[in-house]
Amino acid sequence: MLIDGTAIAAEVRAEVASGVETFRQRRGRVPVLRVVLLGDNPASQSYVRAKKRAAEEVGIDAETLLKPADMSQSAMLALLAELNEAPNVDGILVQLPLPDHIDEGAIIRALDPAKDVDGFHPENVGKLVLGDDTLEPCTPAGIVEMLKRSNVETSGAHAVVVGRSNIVGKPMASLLLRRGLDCTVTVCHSRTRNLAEITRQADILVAAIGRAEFVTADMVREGATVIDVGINRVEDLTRERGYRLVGDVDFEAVREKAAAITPVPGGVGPMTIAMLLANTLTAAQRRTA
Ligand SMILES: Nc1nc(=O)c2c([nH]1)NC[C@@H]1CN(c3ccc(C(=O)N[C@@H](CCC(=O)O)C(=O)O)cc3)C=[N+]21
Repeated sequence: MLIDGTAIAAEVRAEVASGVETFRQRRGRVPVLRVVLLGDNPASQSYVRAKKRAAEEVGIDAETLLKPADMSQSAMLALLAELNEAPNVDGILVQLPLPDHIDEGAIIRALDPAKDVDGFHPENVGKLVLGDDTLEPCTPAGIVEMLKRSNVETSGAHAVVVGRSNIVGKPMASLLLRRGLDCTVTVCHSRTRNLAEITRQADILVAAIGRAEFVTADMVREGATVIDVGINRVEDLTRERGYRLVGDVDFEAVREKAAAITPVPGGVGPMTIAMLLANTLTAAQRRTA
């Protein structure tokens, strides 16, 4: 079975659109998202454009604040303070990665946790680990939606997460462990010994390594559910844009063994964007409650 992220994301976006409409009727305004992007990295610019377009389609007021790559950290903190104070701004997203002269942790800590639609602020991370209601990081939250809406059995399942980043691996592990999902969770990373031996035990395998086609068929158990978080650009001069996207999973070989698998593109990526919209609506509802 192919887990169609594009289709599930469209369902989520339709639900958000109806929530936005109800919000507008009750509050007399629409939810507001501000995206801060430093510099002109082409991949970042294309992600940010996709986010803005998706937000507008569900009725969210979205603006991108494009700033020069050499903006100082103090100027950035001042901008965030302004957005934190603005009564009608519900969600703030600072596009990562940031240039080297900026301390990412300091920027994330400066966000109002109530407006942190990425769910990266330490207060929101703490709540996530405790199992409290919070704004959940978009990529892992999107994966949970895909599993639920595809009726993948999670209770007691062995979930193996490969990758320990703060934006995917760690929050993914916390979510899968939570009451309601109830997975047995193993987190692997670049120093893990006998990686293939562990991934072969996975009922649910989440690949968030950041290396093209890293997960091969011999690493996957027959009948596993495979979630591919990777977005890797591989040179392909037969394509108009000069590259194609591949995941962290060798899709063609692994699909023969997996019971269910997410493609790239059209898998986790569109869900990440859909959950950003859902988080923006949630932030707006909670802030105005
Ligand atoms: N503060 C912050 N929050 C983020 O959520 C965040 C970020 N920074 N920095 C960069 C990463 C990357 N990311 C993606 C979202 C959607 C697709 C997506 O929809 N991809 C399409 C393909 C798009 C294409 O064709 O290039 C797909 O997989 O089908 C990809 C990547 C969000 N990120």
